[in-house]
Amino acid sequence: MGFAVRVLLQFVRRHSTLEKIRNIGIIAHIDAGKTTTTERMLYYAGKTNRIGNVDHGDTITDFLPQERSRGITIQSAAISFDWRNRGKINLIDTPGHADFSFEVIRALKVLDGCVTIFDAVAGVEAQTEKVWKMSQKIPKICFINKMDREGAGFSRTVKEIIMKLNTRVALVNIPYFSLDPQTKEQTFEGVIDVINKKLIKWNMDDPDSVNVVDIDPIKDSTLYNQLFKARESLIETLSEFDDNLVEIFLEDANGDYLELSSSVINKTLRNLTLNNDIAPILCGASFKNIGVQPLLDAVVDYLPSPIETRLPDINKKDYVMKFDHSKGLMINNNGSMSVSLAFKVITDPIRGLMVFVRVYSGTLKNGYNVFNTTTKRPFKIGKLVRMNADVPEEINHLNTGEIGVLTGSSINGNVSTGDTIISHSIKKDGLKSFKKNEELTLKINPIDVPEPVFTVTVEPKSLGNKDSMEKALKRLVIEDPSLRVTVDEETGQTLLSGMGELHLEIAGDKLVNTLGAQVELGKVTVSYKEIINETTSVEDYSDEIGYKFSISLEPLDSSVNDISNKSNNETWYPLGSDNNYLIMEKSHKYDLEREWLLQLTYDSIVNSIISSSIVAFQKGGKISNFPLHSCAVRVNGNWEVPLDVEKPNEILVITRNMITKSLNKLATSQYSMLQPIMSLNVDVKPSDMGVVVRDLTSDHDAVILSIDDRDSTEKSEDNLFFNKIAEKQYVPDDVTLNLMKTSNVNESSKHVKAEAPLRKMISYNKKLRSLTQGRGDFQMYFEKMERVTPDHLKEIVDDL
Ligand SMILES: Nc1nc2c(ncn2[C@@H]2O[C@H](COP(=O)(O)OP(=O)(O)OP(=O)(O)O)[C@@H](O)[C@H]2O)c(=O)[nH]1
Repeated sequence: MGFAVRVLLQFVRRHSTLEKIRNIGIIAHIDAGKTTTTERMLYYAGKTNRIGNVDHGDTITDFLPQERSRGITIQSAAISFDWRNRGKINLIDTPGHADFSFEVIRALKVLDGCVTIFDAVAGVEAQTEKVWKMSQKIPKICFINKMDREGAGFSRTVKEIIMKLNTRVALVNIPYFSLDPQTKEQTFEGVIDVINKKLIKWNMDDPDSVNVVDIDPIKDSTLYNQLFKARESLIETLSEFDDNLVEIFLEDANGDYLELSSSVINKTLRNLTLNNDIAPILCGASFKNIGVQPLLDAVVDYLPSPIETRLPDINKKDYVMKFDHSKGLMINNNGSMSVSLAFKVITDPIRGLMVFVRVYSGTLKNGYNVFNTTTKRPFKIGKLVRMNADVPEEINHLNTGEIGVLTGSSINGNVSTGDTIISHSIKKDGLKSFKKNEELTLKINPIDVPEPVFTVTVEPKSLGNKDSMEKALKRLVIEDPSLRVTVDEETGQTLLSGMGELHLEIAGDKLVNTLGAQVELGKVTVSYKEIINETTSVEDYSDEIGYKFSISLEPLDSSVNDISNKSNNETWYPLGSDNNYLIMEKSHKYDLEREWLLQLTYDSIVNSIISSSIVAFQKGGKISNFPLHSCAVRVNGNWEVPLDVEKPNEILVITRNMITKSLNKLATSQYSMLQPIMSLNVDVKPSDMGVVVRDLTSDHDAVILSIDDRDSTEKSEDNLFFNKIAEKQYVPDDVTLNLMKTSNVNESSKHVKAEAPLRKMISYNKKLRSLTQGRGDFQMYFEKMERVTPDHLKEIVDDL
């Protein structure tokens, strides 16, 4: 074979492989059926030959002992599989419980598309609304699952999707029920494929049997009618966005909704999904093995490949990024630079540390020297693997757009979640060709870590266990950065903070049972914070060595969302995640002209002030030593550092003392305590509503914001557009739902939205269960930090 032919073949192979890759996530509210659906996907893709069941604790993706015993997903699991030679799918099954939201956040960072799962009985639930918002820029497919359950409402859920999630939709398939003429019972058995005009039926006793049949316009007139109306509605919706489709419809299909070819519909629907204009909807019952194969087809048909996805968010604003059909993403026109993001770290009992990475550009190769631009340290890749279902497959390289895992001892201590890894795609030691201040400082902007709101004390069982406790805690935080470990300077106690009670309970379980730490955990308490009420006077410092600083502290009223467009005369740097900032006023002395005279770079001086500010703020305020929140350290531009200083140690000490001194000068009355306020979403049966609402307002200091029927969606001005869209959207009758209503079995639930202080919500789960005989459900999210009123302050301080 000639050289030119070989090059051409390589190009074609690479191009088609890239186009086939789908990096997708499964997202939804707890219990919607994410893990069950993933398990079926693996089975139908031929990756497993038995179907695991979450209720038996033997699924592939829920492999942690805590996941298997509790039947819930705690950490997201990434697996790869091929779908009928059409797509190479890298899938991340994410947890649905709000306490593990960080797992969803970090998965979304590296995903190109999502499958959102809905429980057909529960409809659009609170956590689904949250993750939908979090994944706003990511193309999504909807799968209405659990269609086999009593009270399943496909059409009701479609309307809720439009109105609550404010999205346009396209029905790719609609449910098919078979009617028992004797009992009049409707059984969900399959779907009507609206695009290919077929009826697809599954046999519940045999997961491998699928029957695809034509729909006879005479014999199956009801189904045929539904197919016609669904196709008409689909084509009308697509036509609103695509004039070209209208032309083809009128000219090639003679204006006949059933004649327009499925390939034309699919092409338009793909473009509109990639553009986030429309979310395709499919339905099924994963537990009964119904509807999963069409869902996998839809993943390939409508979700983006790595060359059709959004560009990563990087720190080099001047670097041009573009997609090349054969090379994938090109950053700064550099075809030999490989850029990857570490998005997850786990410790496997057999394989040790495993770091999940997404390769954004170039190729990551086994045995190559790489550079971690976050830690600024090089290391060597020991072993690369791809997770094939739960079996790791050793590979030599990971191409652009792929997701894989780094393992082996060389990664220990060298990579954490959120780190960017740079390497040369072709030369093993090619790092030398990258410039120290250019490519080797390139970072994919970090993953946002949410603020922890609950805290628990962790004590070693005996003094001899202290070292192993610290090691285990370190491991825990490496795997889950939404946990935070701090030491109370006053008491010397080690504190573990997390997103919720369940989060801390699982972390404690892991510490003791997986990491073997001999520790005891205390009572769960709220993570309070303190804020200063007024700006301090300016603290000046100067000495004979040549250091000079002027520093003041100021409270920040609300959360600072965007620091990029602050005044030109100052630069804002975040100090950890408590809405604290360092403000460096513009220095006339330390401009570029002068900077070369300094031994220390401007960046390292700023980094030292950041470190000292974080330490000083962690020591806490005067009310009860709680860490400071929403405070800024302002450094006057008139500072000086001796030109010959090479290490920043003195800057650290001087600035930390200055901040501490400023804080100490304030009286206790000049501090306020902040407490977390949570937003609550409570679902209850109408008969339980009175008692639940009374209890919330009297015992939990809750403010009720709204009470809605499941069936009625809020009709605010903003929603008028989507309400009209929902009205216009064709949906078939919800046959089982209508039956349920006449027999009055289904008591449609009420949805209560409220806000309450977190300190009043500890153990609310148990309380709600006892008030509602286990029928109530609730989710709680951090909303804001709020000043504690003086009358409550005493109550809280006395309770500490
Ligand atoms: N009837 C019925 N039950 C289902 C279906 N799919 C899932 N389930 C059940 O719903 C429960 C939750 O399923 P999971 O797959 O664990 O749900 P999940 O969304 O992964 O849950 P988390 O990961 O914990 O958020 C289990 O008891 C499943 O057996 C379905 O199609 N029909």
